Amino acid sequence: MEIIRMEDVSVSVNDGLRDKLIFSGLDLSVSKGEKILIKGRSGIGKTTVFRLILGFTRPSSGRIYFQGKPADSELFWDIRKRATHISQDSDIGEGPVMALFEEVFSYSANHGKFDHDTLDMLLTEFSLKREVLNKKFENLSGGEKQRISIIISLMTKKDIFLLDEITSDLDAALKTKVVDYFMANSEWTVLAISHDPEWEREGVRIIDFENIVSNEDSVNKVN
Ligand SMILES: Nc1ncnc2c1ncn2[C@@H]1O[C@H](COP(=O)(O)OP(=O)(O)OP(=O)(O)O)[C@@H](O)[C@H]1O
Repeated sequence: MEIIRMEDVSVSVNDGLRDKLIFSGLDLSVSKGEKILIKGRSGIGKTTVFRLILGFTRPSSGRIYFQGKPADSELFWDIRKRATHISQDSDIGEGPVMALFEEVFSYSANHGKFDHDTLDMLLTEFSLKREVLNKKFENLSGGEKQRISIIISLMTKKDIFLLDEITSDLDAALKTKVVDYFMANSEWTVLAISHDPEWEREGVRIIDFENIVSNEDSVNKVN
C-alpha cells in the first residue's frame, strides 16, 4: 500500500535576499513497510524531503499525497501523529537524560506511551547502562546522544521513521545493531538519510537524490 506520494515537487526558500530553488521535479512513492536509503551530497535537499513529509516545508509547486489523499493541513497532523523524525542535530536538550524522557512523554501526543520495561530493553539493546539516565544530556558523547534520540523516538510508538544521519557517530558494532533494529519490523516504513554503507542492506531501496531531482547546479552543469 502506498502511503506517501510526491509528484513533480519543487521547493524554493527565501534566504533573505531572493527566492532560491532548492530542487524541482521530485517524484517519490513510498509504500508501507518499505525501507529506503536516501543518499546524495550535502545541501542537495535530503532533509527538505523529511520536512515536506511532515508539512514543515510546503512545496512551491507539485503535489503530495498521503494514503492517496492530497495532503492538506489536517492530513499533515495525521502524518505527524504517525511519523517520528530523528534530526541530524543530536543536541535535543539539556539536563539529566531522565528529565528529558519525562519532558517528551509529558506532551499530550505521547501520553501513556512511556514504560520502564521498554526503556530498559532499549538501553540494553543499544549497549547503554542505566546510569546514563542520571547524566546530563549535554555531557554525553555524540554516539550516546544519538542512541538516546533513537530510544526516545522508538518509545513514541510511531510507524513512519524519518532518520537523518542517526548512525554517523556510532562504532561499527552499534551501527549494525541500529540498522538491524529498524530493518526487523516489517510494519515500519523507514526513510534513512545516511552516508553509512551499513544501511545498504538487501531489500533496502537506495535513492541517489542527485538522480531524482533537478537543481540549479544540475542546470548549470547541462549549460
Ligand atoms: N528555511 C531555509 N532558508 C534558507 N535556506 C534553506 C532553508 N531550508 C533549507 N535551506 C537550504 O536548502 C538546501 C538543502 O538543505 P537540506 O538540509 O535539505 O540539505 P541536505 O541534502 O539534507 O544536506 P546535508 O546532507 O548537509 O544535511 C541547503 O542549501 C540549505 O541551506
